[in-house]
Amino acid sequence: MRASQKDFESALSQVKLLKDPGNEVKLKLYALYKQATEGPCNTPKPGVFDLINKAKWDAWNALGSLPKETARQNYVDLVSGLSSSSDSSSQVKPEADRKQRGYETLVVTSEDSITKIMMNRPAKKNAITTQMYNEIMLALKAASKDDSAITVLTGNGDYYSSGNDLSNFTDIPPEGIEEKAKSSAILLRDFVDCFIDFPKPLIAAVNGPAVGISVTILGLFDTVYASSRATFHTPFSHLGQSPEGCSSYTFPKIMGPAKAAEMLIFGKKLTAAEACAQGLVSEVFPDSTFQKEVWTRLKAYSKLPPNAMRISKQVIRNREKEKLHAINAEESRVLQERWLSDECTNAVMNFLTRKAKL
Ligand SMILES: CCCCCC/C=C/C(=O)SCCNC(=O)CCNC(=O)[C@H](O)C(C)(C)COP(=O)(O)OP(=O)(O)OC[C@H]1O[C@@H](n2cnc3c(N)ncnc32)[C@H](O)[C@@H]1OP(=O)(O)O
Repeated sequence: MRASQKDFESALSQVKLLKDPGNEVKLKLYALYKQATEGPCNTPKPGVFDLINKAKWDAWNALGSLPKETARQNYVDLVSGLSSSSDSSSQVKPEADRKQRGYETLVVTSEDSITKIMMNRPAKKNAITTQMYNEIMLALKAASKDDSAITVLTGNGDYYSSGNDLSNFTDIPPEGIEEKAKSSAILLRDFVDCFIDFPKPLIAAVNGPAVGISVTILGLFDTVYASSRATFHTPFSHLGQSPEGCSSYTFPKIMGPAKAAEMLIFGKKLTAAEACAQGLVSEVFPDSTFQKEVWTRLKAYSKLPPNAMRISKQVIRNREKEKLHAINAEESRVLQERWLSDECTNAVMNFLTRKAKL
């Protein structure tokens, strides 16, 4: 439901009656107000010593191109959450306060300095549609600018993700299949670039089986936690395809060329314990306590000084960035050709006509 101008005005009056919500919330309110009334940040950045105005400018600018209506809605939700929490002694923030709207294939929440991006197509095993690729890119861009310290990608339901949604290949434009392969290669490249460039600690909470591109990009994460139920499967040869997500470089580096070849060429499926032994996964937690243990750990990490974490990540990753971008471009170029091959077309058709599963 969209907030009307009347709801917004009533929230503006209500906010004056609230007890001081603290600087962080005041900044959020300021930024949402500016975005709702003036649109994206349109003033020059204040000087480095103008601390208060710079903090306000940063908060507004971090909202990027968030539409005015969404900002208005978020403002109303935030004020309503603040009113109800000052009415009751409950410390639990209402769901509407935490949830970021505007995504159809994801649930994105920010709380305790953690932005959580949850893939949300559980009935389809979180297969990644074109829309989901685009939404994940948007969510990562927003998370890179928000006030969270760390960002987590996870899946809703029993799967982490079954990888590329194979029906992406059925949506052929009038220009033909070559054009489809070309636009898919551009999308793939842009998607992987977002992970290469992500500036904050990025954690994968792999809640269940992971397939294809959801596995290959793990080499670009800073930490990977897995449920004991998770498996890691990159069946590219079975699908007439070839590795992406920079895995042709990160996997041999992480696990050695022989183990990487078993996964990337022969499609060997790893258990969580095997993936951990080979360095792809940082730690495995029993499935029954996975959520509790992972989120307790992440809440503790999110309290560390954010700038120090960001800078440590830069020191660890920056010298590889250029190389990773070149590898991503090359893998995308090779895949563009693979997608036009009979091997690939037959494999996709077999899945879509229910003749084959992995
Ligand atoms: C822009 C393009 C960039 C491309 C980048 C390159 C990326 C490459 C890859 O990611 S390769 C990996 C592709 N993934 C697969 O090949 C997995 C295919 N899925 C399966 O084999 C199985 O569904 C399974 C093993 C993941 C799960 O099997 P099961 O537990 O028996 O469940 P269902 O098969 O009944 O699945 C439920 C429901 O989800 C649909 N679905 C699952 N995965 C995908 C998928 N990857 N693409 C499309 N649809 C998927 C499945 O069809 C069922 O749908 P239904 O209920 O029948 O409508």
